Amino acid sequence: MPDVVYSVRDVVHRYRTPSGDVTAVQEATFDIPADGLTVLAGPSGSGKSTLLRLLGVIERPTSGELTLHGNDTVRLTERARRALRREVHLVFQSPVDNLFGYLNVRDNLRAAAQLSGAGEPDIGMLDRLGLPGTADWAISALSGGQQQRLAFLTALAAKASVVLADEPTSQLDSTSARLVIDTMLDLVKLGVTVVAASHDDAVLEVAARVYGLGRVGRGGHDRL
Ligand SMILES: Nc1ncnc2c1ncn2[C@@H]1O[C@H](COP(=O)(O)OP(=O)(O)OP(=O)(O)O)[C@@H](O)[C@H]1O
Repeated sequence: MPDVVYSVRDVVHRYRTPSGDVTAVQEATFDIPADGLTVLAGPSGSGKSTLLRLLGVIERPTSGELTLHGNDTVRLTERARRALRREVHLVFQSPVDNLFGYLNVRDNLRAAAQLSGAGEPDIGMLDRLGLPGTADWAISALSGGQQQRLAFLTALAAKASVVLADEPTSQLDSTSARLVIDTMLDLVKLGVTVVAASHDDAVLEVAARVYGLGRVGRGGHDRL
């Protein structure tokens, strides 16, 4: 039985808006084990991004239980939540949002390591994980797929144990998306827990498990 990284029980998340509360996540219950790629799938507005923010210890659920490596993220102090957040690395859908465009490839790895308090990064990972010979390249010299690949490698530089990716292939053509998918699987092999919100069939095909979120209605998600 693989280790449970996240345990999510009856999690509800509501946003307060001037026109009333919006339920973004309705009674979500699932576990995320350490092994294999986990995908959160569902139509626009079904709460995927909100769930990623809850898993990323960025927001607290309105109610329910959510543990990360056994730590109760709902009741922890803000200080303890900040410490836990260091274990998690976020990858957004637009490659330019994931990298410092004014730094070269090597310095992006260094910056990720410094920001998370990790030691000097292993630049050799570029050669081993699909970006050989690019250490001195400007970010603008990489293709979109290569930039997104580097975004995942910055998680290794930061020594994150969990990577949460929001639609990581949605702005890429199928060839570039393949680079990103291979990199997510490389990270999984290296023991990193990777959770992606995605409705890309190519991502769904390689997932070890898919949690489907339906539209949130009065009865909750269609299925989860
Ligand atoms: N900050 C916010 N304030 C108010 N409502 C929000 C906020 N963020 C999201 N919502 C609402 O919560 C619901 C779920 O949104 P969320 O972005 O989590 O879904 P999603 O599945 O990621 O959608 P998409 O694929 O379009 O990004 C939607 O109805 C959305 O309008």
